[in-house]
Amino acid sequence: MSLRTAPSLRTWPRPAACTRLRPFSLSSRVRSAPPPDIFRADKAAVYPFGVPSNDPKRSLFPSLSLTVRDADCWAILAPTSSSPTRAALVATLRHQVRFDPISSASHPILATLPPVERPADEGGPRDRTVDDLIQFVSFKTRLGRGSDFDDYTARYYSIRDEDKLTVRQHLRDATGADDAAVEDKAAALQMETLLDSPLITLSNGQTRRARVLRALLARPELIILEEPFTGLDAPSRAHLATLLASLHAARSPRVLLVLRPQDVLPPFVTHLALADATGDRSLALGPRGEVLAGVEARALLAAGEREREASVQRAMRRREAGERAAKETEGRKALVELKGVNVTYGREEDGQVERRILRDLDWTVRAGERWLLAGHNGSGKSTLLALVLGDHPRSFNEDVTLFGQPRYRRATATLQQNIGHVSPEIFNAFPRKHGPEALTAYESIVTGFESVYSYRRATAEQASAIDALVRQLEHPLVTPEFLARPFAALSAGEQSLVLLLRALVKRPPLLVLDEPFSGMDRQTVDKAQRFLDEELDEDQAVIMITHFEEEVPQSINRVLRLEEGKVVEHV
Ligand SMILES: Nc1ncnc2c1ncn2[C@@H]1O[C@H](COP(=O)(O)OP(=O)(O)OP(=O)(O)O)[C@@H](O)[C@H]1O
Repeated sequence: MSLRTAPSLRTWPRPAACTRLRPFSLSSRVRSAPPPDIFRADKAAVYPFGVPSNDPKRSLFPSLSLTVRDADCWAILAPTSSSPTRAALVATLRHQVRFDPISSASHPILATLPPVERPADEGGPRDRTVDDLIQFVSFKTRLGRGSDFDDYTARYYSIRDEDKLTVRQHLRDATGADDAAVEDKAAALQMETLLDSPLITLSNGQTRRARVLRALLARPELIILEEPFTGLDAPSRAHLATLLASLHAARSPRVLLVLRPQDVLPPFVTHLALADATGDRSLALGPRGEVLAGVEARALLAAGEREREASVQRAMRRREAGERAAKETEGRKALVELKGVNVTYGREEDGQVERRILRDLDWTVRAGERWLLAGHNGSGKSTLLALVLGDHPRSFNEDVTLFGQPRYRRATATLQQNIGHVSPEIFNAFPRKHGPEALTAYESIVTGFESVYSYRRATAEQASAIDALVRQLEHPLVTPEFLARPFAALSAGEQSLVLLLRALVKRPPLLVLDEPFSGMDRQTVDKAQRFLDEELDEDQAVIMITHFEEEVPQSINRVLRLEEGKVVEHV
C-alpha cells in the first residue's frame, strides 16, 4: 500500500513494483540501471569500534542483511527511546561502526556522487564521505552550544551583543548555504518570518524546526530524524509529516525516521525496522505491511493507538472536571496571580517591529491546582511560565504576584525554593561534563534542592528524601547503579527522568513541568504519571505543558489555552 506513495517515480523512471524486488536481482539490473542503493549490508557482522571480531558476543549485530533503496522510506521503531538496538542501527546506517568483513556493507550511492568542490588552498576537490551523505538530527542535538550551563533566561532580557546571532546568520555560518537557499528551505518549514530573529529568542518548537532546517541546508542525500514530532504541536506535526513526504518524494533529501511507538506512523513510510527494547539486538526488518503483520509490531502499535484514544476521552473528561475542581480550590492560597499582563518585544517608535507575545492575561493558580498550559508552538506558553518563575523582567511589574507577594519583593533564591522546574531549556542547558567534573545522575538530583547546576554534597536529610522519592517512583530502571552513572552518559529519556526527579525532590509548593516527558519511553512516562497522580501532596500545585494529550496525567483537571498570546480557554 505504501508503495503508492513512493514518489520517486517522478524523478526516477522505475516501476513501483521494483521496490519489492530483492536488492541483488539480476533482472532488474539488466532491464534498466536502477538508482544506487543508499545503504547495503549483506550478512555483515557489525562491531563497535575497538571491539575485535573474535568477540562476537560484543557485536552490535552478528549478521545484518539490510538494503535501504533509493525509493524506500524506512522508519525505525523501538519500544523505548533508550533501546540499544535502535541506537546501534542508527550508528550502523551512519557507518559509525566497524563491519566485518569490510566489504559486507557499503553506501553504494557514494560512488555516484560528484566530489565536494574546495578551493585549491584547502586541498582541492575531495571525495564525499558518509558524513556528507547523511545528516542526523537528534532530539539531543543542541544549536551552537557547549557543555557548560547556558543561561536559558537570556532570551527574555535585552539581548546581549554575543547573543544577537540571527537564525539566518547561524544557518549560513553552519552550512555555508546562501540567502536564497536559506529562504527557500525556511519557507518550506514555515520559518521565513523567524529568520531575522536572534537565535536565542526561538520557542522550543521553533528551535526544533530550526534543527531540521539546518540539516536540510547541508544538502544531504539522506536525513535521519530522531523523534522529529516531539515538542511540536498537532498542526506542526501534520505540516512536518507532509513536508517530509514531499522531500522524500523529490529525494531532496530522502528521509529516514526514528519514531516512538506512540507516534503516528506517516503514510509515506514504506519499510520498518522494529527494534527490541533490550540489548539482544533483535530486529524485524522489511516492507511496512509485512512487519506490521507481525505480532510484536501489532502489540506495540496497538498500545500506542489505545493510548491516543484514551487520551481523547481524558481530554473531554478534563473539561467537565475543570469547573468542579475550580470550586474545590476556591478559598486556597494563591501561588500565582497575574492581572492584565502584557508582554511586547520591539518598539515601533524605535523603528522596530512590535511583537505582542502575551495580551491582557489574567490567571490565578492556587495551592493544589493541577493545570495544563496548552497552545500551539510560539503561542506564548514559555513566556508566561517565565513570568511565573520570576525569570522574565516583566515579572517585576505590579501585575505579577508570586506566593502572596509582588515578584519584586522576593529574592530569586527564595522564589526558586518554592518551585520545582523542568523544561526543554533546562534540558538543553544542564551541564553535561565528562571526566572528573562530571555530575552523576544522583548528584544531578541533589542540585534540585538549591535549584543550582553544580555539585553540592547531599546532607543526610537530603539523602533520605532522595531515597524516599526513588522508592515512591517504583521504577526498576532507577537502581543505585543507574544513579551512579554520569548524567552525560544517559540516554535523552533517562536524562529527562533525572531532571524530573531533580524538580520533585524538594517537594515544592509549585511544580512547573514544561514538556517533562520528552524522550522518555512508555514505561517511564507511566511511572512518572502515576507519581504525579498519586504521590504529590494535596497542596502541591502543578502547571504542565505538553503537546501530546496522552502525556497529560489524569490528575490534571484545569486548562489554560493560549493562542497568539491571548487566553482562548480557561476551565
Ligand atoms: N526576546 C524576544 N524577542 C522577540 N520575540 C521573542 C523573544 N522571546 C520570545 N519571542 C517570541 O515569542 C513567541 C512565544 O515564544 P514562547 O517560547 O513563549 O512560545 P511557546 O508557546 O512556549 O512555544 P513552544 O510550544 O514552541 O515552546 C515566539 O514566537 C518567540 O519567537
